[in-house]
Amino acid sequence: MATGRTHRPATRSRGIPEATVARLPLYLRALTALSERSVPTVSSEELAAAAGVNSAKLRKDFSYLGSYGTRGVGYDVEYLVYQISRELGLTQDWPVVIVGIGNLGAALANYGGFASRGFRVAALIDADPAMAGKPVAGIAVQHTDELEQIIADNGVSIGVIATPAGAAQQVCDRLVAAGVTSILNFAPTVLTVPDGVDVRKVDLSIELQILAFHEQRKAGEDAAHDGGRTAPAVRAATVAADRKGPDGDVPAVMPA
Ligand SMILES: NC(=O)c1ccc[n+]([C@@H]2O[C@H](COP(=O)([O-])OP(=O)(O)OC[C@H]3O[C@@H](n4cnc5c(N)ncnc54)[C@H](O)[C@@H]3O)[C@@H](O)[C@H]2O)c1
Repeated sequence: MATGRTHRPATRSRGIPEATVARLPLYLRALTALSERSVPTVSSEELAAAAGVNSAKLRKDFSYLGSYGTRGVGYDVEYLVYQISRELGLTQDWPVVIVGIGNLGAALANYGGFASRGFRVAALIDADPAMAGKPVAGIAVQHTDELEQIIADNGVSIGVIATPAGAAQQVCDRLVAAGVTSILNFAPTVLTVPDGVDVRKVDLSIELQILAFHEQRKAGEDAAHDGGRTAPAVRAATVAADRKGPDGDVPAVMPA
């Protein structure tokens, strides 16, 4: 996983390591899929495979939750969904604001996955006066003049920044001053925030660059070994193993 400045200690107050916290959403996604298929129980091996995590690591992670499963039966899917959701704070409503309603901001606003995971889009904010009042995903865009009032009125603690890079720090400063303590930053710039504010950065172009690196290496290996006759399964396994970070997953979201 990419390292960066983090504003949290490596271990949360309740004793759950950050690396475990980072894997909980992976388990939850896999468990939710099982739940939707009405699968009642799952073994650690099955769940680990579905989440793309090593099964010993999964058992260790779940021990932090006080969940040990039942020998020969496995883990209760519904109960684990509840436990992980509770641990991640997803059993409560988290109003979020999206700032910068251009191509990306509008796409994010239209993404149904936020609301279904407890992240209600409370407001869409843009600096362009021509955008004010225009509906995007059924919500009227509001002007940045109203940013502070919107945060206060909706009790927003999570802000999503989808502005051009040059505007991101200023938007971030305003969000933080207004009381936002968690920021998801899509703008390609490093944000400076005070202690106590968490920033997560999403950059798809970095993910593509990492894939390009592996593509280049695969091509180099083919040429060096046998002119491309390497067994594909062996090669895929090698690349997959190389790609996995120490946590056994390949995160698309990085610390700021
Ligand atoms: N992280 C990723 O993977 C990823 C992918 C695509 C785009 N991006 C980044 O997301 C950002 C948005 O991209 P886009 O294609 O939607 O751009 P865009 O130009 O379509 O939209 C930007 C919007 O931000 C608004 N804006 C500008 N300054 C503002 C301010 N100070 N406060 C509030 N709103 C402001 C503009 O009016 C505009 O509506 C860019 O920084 C881009 O590089 C990141």
